[in-house]
Amino acid sequence: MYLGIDCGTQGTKALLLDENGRPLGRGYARHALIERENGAREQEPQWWVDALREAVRQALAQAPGAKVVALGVSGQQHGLVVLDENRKVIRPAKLWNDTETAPQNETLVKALGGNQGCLEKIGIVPLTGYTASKLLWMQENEPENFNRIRHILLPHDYLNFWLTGKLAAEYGDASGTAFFDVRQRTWSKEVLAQIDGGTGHLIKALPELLSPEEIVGTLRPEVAAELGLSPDCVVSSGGGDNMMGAIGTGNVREGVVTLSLGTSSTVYSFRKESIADATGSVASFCSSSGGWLPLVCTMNATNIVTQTLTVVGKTVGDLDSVLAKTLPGADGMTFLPFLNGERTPDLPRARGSIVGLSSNNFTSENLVRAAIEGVTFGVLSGLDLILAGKEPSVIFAIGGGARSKEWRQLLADATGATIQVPMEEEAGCLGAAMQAMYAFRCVTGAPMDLADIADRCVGISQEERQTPRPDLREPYRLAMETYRSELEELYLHKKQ
Ligand SMILES: Nc1ncnc2c1ncn2[C@@H]1O[C@H](COP(=O)(O)OP(=O)(O)O)[C@@H](O)[C@H]1O
Ligand SMILES: O=C(CO)[C@@H](O)[C@H](O)COP(=O)(O)O
Repeated sequence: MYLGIDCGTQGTKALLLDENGRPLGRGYARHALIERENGAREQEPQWWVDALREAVRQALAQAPGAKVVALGVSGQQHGLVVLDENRKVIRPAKLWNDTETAPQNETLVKALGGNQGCLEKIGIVPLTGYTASKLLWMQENEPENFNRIRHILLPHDYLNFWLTGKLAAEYGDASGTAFFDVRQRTWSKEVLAQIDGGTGHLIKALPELLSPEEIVGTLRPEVAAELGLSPDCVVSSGGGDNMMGAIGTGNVREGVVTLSLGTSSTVYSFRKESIADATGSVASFCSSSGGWLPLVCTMNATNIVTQTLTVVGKTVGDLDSVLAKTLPGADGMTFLPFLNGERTPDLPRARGSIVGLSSNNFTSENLVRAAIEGVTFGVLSGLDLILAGKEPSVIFAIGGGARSKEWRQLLADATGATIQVPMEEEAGCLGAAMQAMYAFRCVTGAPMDLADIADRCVGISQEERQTPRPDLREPYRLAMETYRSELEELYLHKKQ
């Protein structure tokens, strides 16, 4: 059996899987989040470990006697975990949605020769939220902590370290650091030298890079005993949560599109070759299955929807009925949901706006619909970029928001595509378990192609399939047009 673990922003999930991709047990534990008005978003890595323990305990309790031969870890991308000479965490991890480091990101991009210079040096344009600016922020704001850095890890690398005692990284998650050349798949000495002044301090702190068929190691005996697993259990390289979501939706071949509605919203589609986007909106990340995973991410997604529901005294359980009884365009109300800045478009210092209020449309229901539409229109702009304007016929929707039938219907109506969800809704966990299966088979001499593993393990739910209603395409096109013109007027125009 295989175990997939997914450390998201709001919590950690675990999924126990058999050889044929059937789920046998699952678990979940929430994380706290440190949020400050200056844009800081942080978590203690220890919280992820505690949540992993609990989620795995719950999953294993549902299948007593399960023999887990391999596990894989999926983690929120970009977070910075720094360890000292005793391999102890130095400070809380700054996360993917931390916008406090916007000035440091601007400094770095400028020093590297602007967007074009960055593309030439590392094949990607760093955006606020990527890991590099967090290191520069530490160097400028916490020099003592910065000098103590001996090891640099991403969230899933840290969990792998806790599990195995080994320091390692892999290409998919590393490609979101902005100190990694996404074409050559190597750490970038040039970017690191911009941060440490060329002392070599940071490059020495970076671990070895693994490819998907390699493993980090096996479980530390004390961790194995605590989790109720065998110390021979193999830990695969794992990856960023989007890379694992890609594997878990069979997005390991060209032509598949996955849209995730989690704390962030993301859209991505596997490619055999890397792409270069000089605007930085499309990130040419490496996938964790070989190849690349061009991705667009917006920072404001289900958290905005949940907060709006709370403000009007409703819960997630009310979301479907609110969407069903309101109309596309929320009667003219437009919500630009940049509550903690935004990554796409690149507006890390922005704050949100609600426009078009009138005495007729100002209702709690329209407010909720406008929040959902604002989040959706943001990610659909990303979809246009990923597919270069081509229209998809089918989209895989995953993440907590994809549980909502009416939100999926909205996606279908607005895009003209069929929205399908995988039979296993925790696609990040599934992808991590599938990658564990792949790596285990590689190291035990029974290799199997990841695409074949996907054919075996990724099913499509027939009940939760939403087909587009053609008569609603035009109202959504108009609402999206209003959203984009407000965005231009209120944010992008002012930026120039
Ligand atoms: N039925 C639902 N409809 C809409 N949103 C939902 C539903 N169930 C959960 N969510 C939202 O999904 C979010 C969690 O999504 P998830 O993908 O687990 O996030 P993360 O991986 O970032 O921790 C929460 O904000 C929650 O409100
Ligand atoms: O920064 C990105 C993608 O580049 C985010 O997608 C994070 O990886 C967080 O994921 P969720 O917690 O929303 O799953």
